[in-house]
Amino acid sequence: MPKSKSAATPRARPNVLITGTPGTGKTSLAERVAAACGMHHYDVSAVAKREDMCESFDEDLDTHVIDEDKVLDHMEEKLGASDGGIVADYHSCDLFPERWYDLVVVLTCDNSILYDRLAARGYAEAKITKNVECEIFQAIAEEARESYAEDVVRVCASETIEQMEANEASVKAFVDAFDDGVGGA
Ligand SMILES: Nc1ncnc2c1ncn2[C@@H]1O[C@H](COP(=O)(O)OP(=O)(O)OP(=O)(O)O)[C@@H](O)[C@H]1O
Repeated sequence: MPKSKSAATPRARPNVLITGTPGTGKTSLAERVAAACGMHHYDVSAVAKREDMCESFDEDLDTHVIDEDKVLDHMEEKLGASDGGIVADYHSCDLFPERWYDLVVVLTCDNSILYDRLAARGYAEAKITKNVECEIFQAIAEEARESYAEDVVRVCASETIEQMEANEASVKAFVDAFDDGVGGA
């Protein structure tokens, strides 16, 4: 059973995870939240590539596979032992210690919109299909609910710019409340 967030968060500022299927808008939202809240954006895939923390390349999915041990060690310095203020984004969420995050936002997207976004990136059909299937089964939302306390997880649609703005405002309200000592409830 997941622990309550309040028992394990003596941080001055919250840490937020933005997760969801590739293409749902994690990086876009994380960048906006970081700018609006004065937080540091930790893009897990980008940092893993930049810091040489990938262990292999998945030819079928045409993507780098991160070395989880290296990445978690690197992130522990930033999230585990810090005063918070990190907004991380990654397409999975069950690899992280629950204690790192005060809010976990799962972005979702209509399948046909997601298909178009991934096709616009020039992804191969197999890679698009795998990701759209992941979205159809709401795999990341389920993963988040299994890995974090119920009151920490928010599932948010990310299909339009208006929704992106609303999601940014909602996360900012959480961060502001946490900063004010309300704890983000
Ligand atoms: N809410 C939204 N409304 C309209 N377009 C969006 C929205 N969210 C993201 N997009 C667009 O969808 C594309 C994918 O967004 P983004 O790169 O942020 O997704 P991601 O989830 O971080 O993907 P990945 O996991 O592959 O890095 C971008 O072109 C972005 O501008």
